[in-house]
Amino acid sequence: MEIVKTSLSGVYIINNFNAQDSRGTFVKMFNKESFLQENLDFDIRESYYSISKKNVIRGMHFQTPPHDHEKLVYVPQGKILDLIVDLRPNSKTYKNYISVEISGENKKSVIIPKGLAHGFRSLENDTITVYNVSTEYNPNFDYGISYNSFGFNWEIEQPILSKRDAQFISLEDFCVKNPF
Ligand SMILES: Cc1cn([C@H]2C[C@H](O)[C@@H](COP(=O)(O)OP(=O)(O)O[C@H]3O[C@H](C)C(=O)[C@H](O)[C@H]3O)O2)c(=O)[nH]c1=O
Repeated sequence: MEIVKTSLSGVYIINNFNAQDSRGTFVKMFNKESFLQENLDFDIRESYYSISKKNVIRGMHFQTPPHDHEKLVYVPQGKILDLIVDLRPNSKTYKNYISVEISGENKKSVIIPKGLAHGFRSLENDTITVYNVSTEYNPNFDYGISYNSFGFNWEIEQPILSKRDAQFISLEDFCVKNPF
């Protein structure tokens, strides 16, 4: 497992151990000791997954304090363009974002600390995205910002969005009363 820093503090891309043989493929997605060696003290409180058609955009989601959480995200099947936006006012990269392709083929995952919004565009049908999170779901603290409000070009005219995701406020409007 190789844990690689990104330009957003606390966000890492993980090149996961994987092995192929005559039966198929084995991939390890989490190892506590490897994470601790990078000062990543990540404990899973919930895990869930979504299955997306091609050109779905989910996001940009986060939970606010005191129910904010870290996320470990990966894609056992299919491919996503994953986006992470820094919502931390005290961060040097406040309001910046990064994108990374995560797929069943590249077997990468991404670890996202508290205070960042997460979303993705699915690039293939039947894309499975797995989320492991460090606090439990609390609908009263589950928020989002609009996917097209932080300067990224998703290169798609009409993505498939949930009604909720389509109605999120902009990054700028969110930052007026930023709870992080
Ligand atoms: C997370 C969660 C959701 N729900 C309900 C709420 C909705 O009625 C339904 C689907 O939830 P949502 O539309 O938030 O799912 P996604 O849009 O796929 O959100 C996911 O994808 C984006 C990119 C993320 O980063 C979120 O963390 C992750 O939850 O399940 C629950 O009942 N329990 C839960 O723990």
